[in-house]
Amino acid sequence: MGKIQKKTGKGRLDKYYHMAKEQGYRARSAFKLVQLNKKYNFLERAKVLIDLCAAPGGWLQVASKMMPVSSLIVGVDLAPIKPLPNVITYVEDITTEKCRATLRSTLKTWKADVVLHDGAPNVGTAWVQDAFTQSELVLQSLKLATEFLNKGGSFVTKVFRSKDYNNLMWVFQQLFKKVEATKPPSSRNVSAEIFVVCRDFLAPKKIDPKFLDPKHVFSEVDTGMISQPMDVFHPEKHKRQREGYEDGNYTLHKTIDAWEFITHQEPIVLLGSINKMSFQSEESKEKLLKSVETTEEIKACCEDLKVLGKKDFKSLLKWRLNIRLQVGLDKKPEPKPAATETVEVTALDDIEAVEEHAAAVAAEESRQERIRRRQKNERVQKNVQRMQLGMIIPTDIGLEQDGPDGQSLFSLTNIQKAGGLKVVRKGDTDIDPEEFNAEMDMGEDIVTGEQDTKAISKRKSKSMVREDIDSLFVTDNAMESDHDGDAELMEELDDMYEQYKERQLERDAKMRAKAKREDKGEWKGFKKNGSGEEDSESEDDALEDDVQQNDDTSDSDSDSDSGADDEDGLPGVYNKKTIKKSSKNPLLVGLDDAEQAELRQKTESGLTKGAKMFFDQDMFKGLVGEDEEDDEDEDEEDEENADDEEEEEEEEEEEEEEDEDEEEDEEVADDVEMDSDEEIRQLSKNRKSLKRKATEAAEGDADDDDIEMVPVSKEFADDELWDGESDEEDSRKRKQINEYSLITAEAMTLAQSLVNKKATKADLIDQGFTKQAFAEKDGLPAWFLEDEKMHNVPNLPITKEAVQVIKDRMKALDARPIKKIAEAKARKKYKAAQKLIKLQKKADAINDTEDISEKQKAIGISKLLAKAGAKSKKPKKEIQLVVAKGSNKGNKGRPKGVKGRYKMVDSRMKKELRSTKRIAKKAKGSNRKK
Ligand SMILES: C[S@@+](CC[C@H](N)C(=O)[O-])C[C@H]1O[C@@H](n2cnc3c(N)ncnc32)[C@H](O)[C@@H]1O
Repeated sequence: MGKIQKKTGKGRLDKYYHMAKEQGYRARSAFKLVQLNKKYNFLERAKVLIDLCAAPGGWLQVASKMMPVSSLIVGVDLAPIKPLPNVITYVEDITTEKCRATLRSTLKTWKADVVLHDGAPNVGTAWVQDAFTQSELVLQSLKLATEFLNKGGSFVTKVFRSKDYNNLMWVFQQLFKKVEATKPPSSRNVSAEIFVVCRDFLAPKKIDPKFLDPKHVFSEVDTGMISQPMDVFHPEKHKRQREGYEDGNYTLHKTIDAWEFITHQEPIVLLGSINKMSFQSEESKEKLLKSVETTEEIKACCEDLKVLGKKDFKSLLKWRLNIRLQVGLDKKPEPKPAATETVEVTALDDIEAVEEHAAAVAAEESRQERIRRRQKNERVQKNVQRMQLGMIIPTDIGLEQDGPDGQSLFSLTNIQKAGGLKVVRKGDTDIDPEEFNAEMDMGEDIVTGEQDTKAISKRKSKSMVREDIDSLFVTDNAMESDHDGDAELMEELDDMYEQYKERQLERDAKMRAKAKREDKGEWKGFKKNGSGEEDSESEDDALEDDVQQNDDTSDSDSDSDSGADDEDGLPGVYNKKTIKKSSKNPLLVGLDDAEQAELRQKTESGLTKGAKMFFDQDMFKGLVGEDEEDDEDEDEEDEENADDEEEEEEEEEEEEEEDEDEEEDEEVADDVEMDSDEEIRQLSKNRKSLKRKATEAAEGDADDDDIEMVPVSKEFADDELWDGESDEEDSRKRKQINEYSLITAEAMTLAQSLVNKKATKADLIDQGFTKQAFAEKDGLPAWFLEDEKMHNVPNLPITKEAVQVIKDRMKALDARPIKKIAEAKARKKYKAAQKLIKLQKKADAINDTEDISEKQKAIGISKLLAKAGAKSKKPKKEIQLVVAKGSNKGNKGRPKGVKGRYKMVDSRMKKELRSTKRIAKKAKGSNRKK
């Protein structure tokens, strides 16, 4: 069991299997312990636990999760158990003395509070030697429990419902105060296993060895009776490795003569209990091997019955029936007068003939009815299963499940009682099928859980259409024999086949539901009042429903109009009758007057709620409203000015920098104006027209849908429609458009085509709707969106002219001095002007002095000018260049013998200076010579 087995059996991959996978349990059986502990709480208080037959470790996982942190948990199994935190595991056979000794050495003087046993005999490699049965294993584990358990401790064991069961229970009761047998919900109903929880160990000083001796406890078992034959049509039981061989089945390999099978009255039971059929007897050789019915395939099937599938068993049973007919064990049935076929009518008079015909028609009708009912049942069953798993949304049910009568098969209107509604909403797996059926008022069987499958299918199979099943089994006349035994056999086969089909159906439904859930995201259940945050699909439906409701209440004429549609019974359309009926239904809550009024209420934006809902659709996202450009440009200018002033202050302090600026051009180039005003206007127009279109569309639709619309008010315009991005993002974009929109050749091409009337606004808007325009971005990873932004952009056309314009603009930009230089120059000009004004004033003052002569005035003013000029031509303080070599190399302080301003330079600099001077001198000399 410790080995990993492929989960291929029918119904293996059930709810608990998936839950175990989800929750990281190694085996679905973990849930059995979870459920047992939930009922009896033996783990929470335990400090020491021994798990006998613990592989792969599901129970150990549960124990370490539930028990106090520093507990001692020991697991033993024949198969190795992958290490688990805080768990000690051993590979031992629990029936051996070595195992006992190992446990003793691990526990030392300690005693266990809980001993668990979930053992099933291994039928792996050494199955022939495997002499221990399940019951013996239980007794063995009990033996260990009695040795290691504390007084008052608990022993939890799995037993099988066999004739040993009562004996085991009796033994348990002798050793424990409380003994209870229970079957946790996670234990399959088809499995004969049951769990016995023995609490309050009495810890008697001396235990009668007979209590723990299998020979005494199971004294009757040795009869070798096969208590539970294998059910060949039952997939769970077919997996014998899992549950172990049936108790009492010591003869693990059994061969019978094929003739025995032919003559046996319970062929299915027989097939389940044997391994092989031989053809040794005289009868077999004479009657079977010589018969044409005994094909090679049949012989091969007889070789090893344990490997056969359902189809093979069916062919074996068919072969048996045919042989029985051949050898005269069964009689060929007299052909029944078929109702629809030509019958001897000579003896019938006219009335009889009519009656006969009527009966035939009635039979045919009832057959059709049965087929319909079966299909209906299957669909209901599928839905209930999906519902139980919480994988279905109400709208799905409404839309998909239209029955043949046009009425929604799983219409919620069928749930007339609040109780039924509760049950459905709960989606509980513990749902009682009977109760649920009653609530559903479907009048038919609904299989709601694995537990009920068998019982219900049995009932159901009675109403099944035999023809279908027969065609799957044997269509031969021989099989239609009304021979009592055969009829029973067929009935049994029918039942089994039905069970099989249901299980398959259930599994398929689960898989489909799972796939659907993965697609959609999980359904969160029914919403109160049908409102709230349903997913978009259901919201749409709700809306549809609402509109329909509005129609109902507000427009009586439309009722009669749409009545025709209703009678058509179109699938997926809510018909009026259904809606009216639904008013009594707790699930289908209609809009009351208050809600309708609320829908009509105007929102702040001036739209009604209905209209607002309409505008909330994706198609209106990204639409820009009226262009109410903020004064960002101005703000920006202000900002820049402020910055400039700051800079100015700083730079005024740096007189030397100003001097350098003198060498720069005097002219300050004007800023190249971005021709963006026109573009903004254009954009604004575009947005207006888009908005107008949207509003018109909305109004048009509103007329159609009877949604009250009001014209879009001015205030509404931008805020309501521009809902794609945040305000910040929005303003950033607008700023970008203002500043840079016409710097690309594409933008220029667009602008030119507009200006030159080569394209209209409408053309541009149309071109704007590319495949990228409505690309859904939700849920996409950021890196992908980045990538898309860079590479998946539409290729806009460009013209040569546009490219030229952009190039010219770039050249102009290049020619422009940089901002700082321009500013410094401007400052210089300003300062010079200020100086001039000051001088002017001083000169005026001299001029206005009356006491002095004109000559003196002139001398005074010229002195003033000379002073001002001398001040501006103040010689620069010389900076001494000190070469960083010799003693000055690496010197960080003032070099020795240097006074005043100095600058450390590289020796090369001085050389270069000298050479420049030399060159200049040479040039002077040569000029003089000329
Ligand atoms: C149903 S599994 C136990 C599953 C386990 N409770 C869990 O939750 O993972 C039964 C185990 O009993 C073990 N087993 C059978 N006979 C055994 C024996 N004589 N000694 C020890 N383990 C045995 C098998 O190896 C098998 O792993």
